[in-house]
Amino acid sequence: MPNQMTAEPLIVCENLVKIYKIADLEVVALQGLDLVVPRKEMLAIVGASGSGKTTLMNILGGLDRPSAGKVTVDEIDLLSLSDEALNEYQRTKVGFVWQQTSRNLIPYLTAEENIELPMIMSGVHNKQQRREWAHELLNSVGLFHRRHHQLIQLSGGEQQRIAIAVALANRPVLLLGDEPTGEVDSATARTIMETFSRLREELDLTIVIVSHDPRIAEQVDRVVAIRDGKIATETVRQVSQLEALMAGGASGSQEILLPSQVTYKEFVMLDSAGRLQIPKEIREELGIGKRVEMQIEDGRIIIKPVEGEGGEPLKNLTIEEQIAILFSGEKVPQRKPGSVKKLKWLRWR
Ligand SMILES: Nc1ncnc2c1ncn2[C@@H]1O[C@H](COP(=O)(O)OP(=O)(O)OP(=O)(O)O)[C@@H](O)[C@H]1O
Repeated sequence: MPNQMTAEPLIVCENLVKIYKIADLEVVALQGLDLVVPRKEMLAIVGASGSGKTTLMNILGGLDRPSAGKVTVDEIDLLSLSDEALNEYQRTKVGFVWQQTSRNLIPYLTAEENIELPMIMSGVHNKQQRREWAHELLNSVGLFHRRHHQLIQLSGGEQQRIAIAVALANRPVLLLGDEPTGEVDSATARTIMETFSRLREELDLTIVIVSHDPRIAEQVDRVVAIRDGKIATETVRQVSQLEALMAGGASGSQEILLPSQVTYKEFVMLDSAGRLQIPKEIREELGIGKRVEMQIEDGRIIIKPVEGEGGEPLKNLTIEEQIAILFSGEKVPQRKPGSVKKLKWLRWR
């Protein structure tokens, strides 16, 4: 698991803005998004419908261009690329796995032919070279024995594993998955995520996955939640180094970790200007309007509603319960049952 603060970044987004214009209407899909993804990280992006996840993925994949800001992938500045160079970037640097298998695979070709197709389109003319790499990828996704099968002869999970191999045909550095486990059951979803994880190690890949599935946090290094076109919170998976080494030998293999060796830490994100988003449900619960009072007390930042400015806070909360401690390294004070849950990223929907 790469260290987010010190590892070399593959993706850097700074103050990324995307505005869609339809006639006189403007939709701001990304509103100054900041994100750094270290090489070899497996990252999940979550967020409510319309929060900007697909927009971000399309920009990272070179399928769309931002309106403003900065985005570099593998030190390539995507904003400065010509259309032709952006096409080349799409073909060689990025692999996509979509939720609908029909978007990933051509039904009348075999698994092996599907994997060879992107290589043909990228000008790999040597058939033996293509076939060898296709077979290597089929082995990596555990489906070599299915190489002569067509789409309809494969299960949904198998189709997605072939789709992963197709996405890797041109040896990209970045693999993007838009709900790749969205149409399969939870056991199959786990197999697909294990395939991603193994390939990340084998091929030094960086993997970014959009998901609606809360269980994904167990299988990635970090989950970032997008709210209104910005990163609002992130949850980092932390593995006890000592225990991991004891369990997994020198490699500290993640596959044999016990749940007690893994913890999750949630952070609220500040943007590059130091701005902090207070989620709508917390603003409503505490009766926060346009302004707040901010105090520093015992190493904590306390944010208080200004009386009379945000409407009535929810009834039956004591004054202590109306204080939201949003980042302090300290425990959130006792709240009424159900209220604490609202601070958790699991309520992103
Ligand atoms: N091509 C487009 N033209 C106009 N508006 C768009 C376009 N694509 C997205 N939007 C708008 O931009 C915002 C973000 O959309 P986006 O598809 O990125 O959200 P999302 O988080 O991926 O949602 P979902 O989970 O439903 O796929 C939404 O308000 C959406 O309506």
